[in-house]
Amino acid sequence: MPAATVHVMAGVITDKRGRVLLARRGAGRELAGLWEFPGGKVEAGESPEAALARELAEELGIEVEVGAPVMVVPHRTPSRLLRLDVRRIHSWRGTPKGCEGQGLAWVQPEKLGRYDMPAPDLPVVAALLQPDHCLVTPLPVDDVAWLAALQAALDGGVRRVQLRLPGLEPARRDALRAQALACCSAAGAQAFVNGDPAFAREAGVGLHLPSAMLRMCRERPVGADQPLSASCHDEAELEHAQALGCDFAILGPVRPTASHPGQPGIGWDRFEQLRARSSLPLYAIGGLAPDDVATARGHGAQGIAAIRGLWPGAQA
Ligand SMILES: Nc1nc2c([nH]c(=O)n2[C@H]2C[C@H](O)[C@@H](COP(=O)(O)OP(=O)(O)OP(=O)(O)O)O2)c(=O)[nH]1
Ligand SMILES: [Mg+2]
Repeated sequence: MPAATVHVMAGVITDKRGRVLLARRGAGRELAGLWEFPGGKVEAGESPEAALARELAEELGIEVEVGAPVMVVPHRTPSRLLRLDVRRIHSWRGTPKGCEGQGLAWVQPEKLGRYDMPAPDLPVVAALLQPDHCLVTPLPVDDVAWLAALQAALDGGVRRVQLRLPGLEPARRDALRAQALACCSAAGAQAFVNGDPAFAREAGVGLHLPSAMLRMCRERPVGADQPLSASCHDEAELEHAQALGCDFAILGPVRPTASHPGQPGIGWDRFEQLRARSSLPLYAIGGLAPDDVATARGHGAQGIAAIRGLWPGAQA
């Protein structure tokens, strides 16, 4: 790692009721007053797991067994690159106390958004609460088969769906869209219509902005209660998506894809560079499938977005 990289380990500690422990950074420290997942910097020669166990013993007075990775968030500031490496805490002994005088709070997961946290924590909170798959629909050949495949994807657990139906004759598109929205709603999945703000406003559903449309938007094109997402390819688009109040962005293509022949992938290194300059939740897209979720999380992604990779019966 370059000299200006700081590796920070942080733990997601949950109690029997599923509440998450946050600690408040004390006065006089950097980011004072903000709430964080307890943890701290890895010291020279220390393994990440040992560092996390040491930090939690020092800061909370508990003895922990470090569990599964949640995600790694690279975050660039003018002076350094932070790598916030978040793990679940599998089990712990003792009663957490603010050993350094810091305030502690046990927080219901759905209330985490009410706590003011450092920018790199925002994607982590999203990763704890929101789906790690986002299906983007392929163009239908046969409408009945397409609806059956959508239903199968929902039955398989997909909870975010971007309805992308470019070039369909309007009457056919409207009928298919209405049925697809009904299926998503019945399954409790969040649906986003691609590139049709007027329809999204009228139907009260989510809107996905293709990057060309994102660049044209000067203000949030749907109400604050309607989900909004955008496709992004560079830093300027990510900044704009964040300024508009997008709930998340889809970034890629990470690998070359069948749906965009001839377009090279940006790769995970470039994905991380862009991730490090934004605090939006980001789905990685481009030649990815459910097997890639852990890798994506390791590069700071919320998870994967895919057409073929999430479409039942498609060749991944
Ligand atoms: N522990 C923790 N640190 C975070 C989070 N989010 C975030 O941006 N950070 C930043 C704040 C700090 O710049 C850095 C962690 O350093 P720290 O000051 O807690 O380090 P430490 O516990 O080893 O304490 P110190 O001895 O360096 O004072 O990471 C988070 O959720 N948890
Ligand atoms: Mg600390």
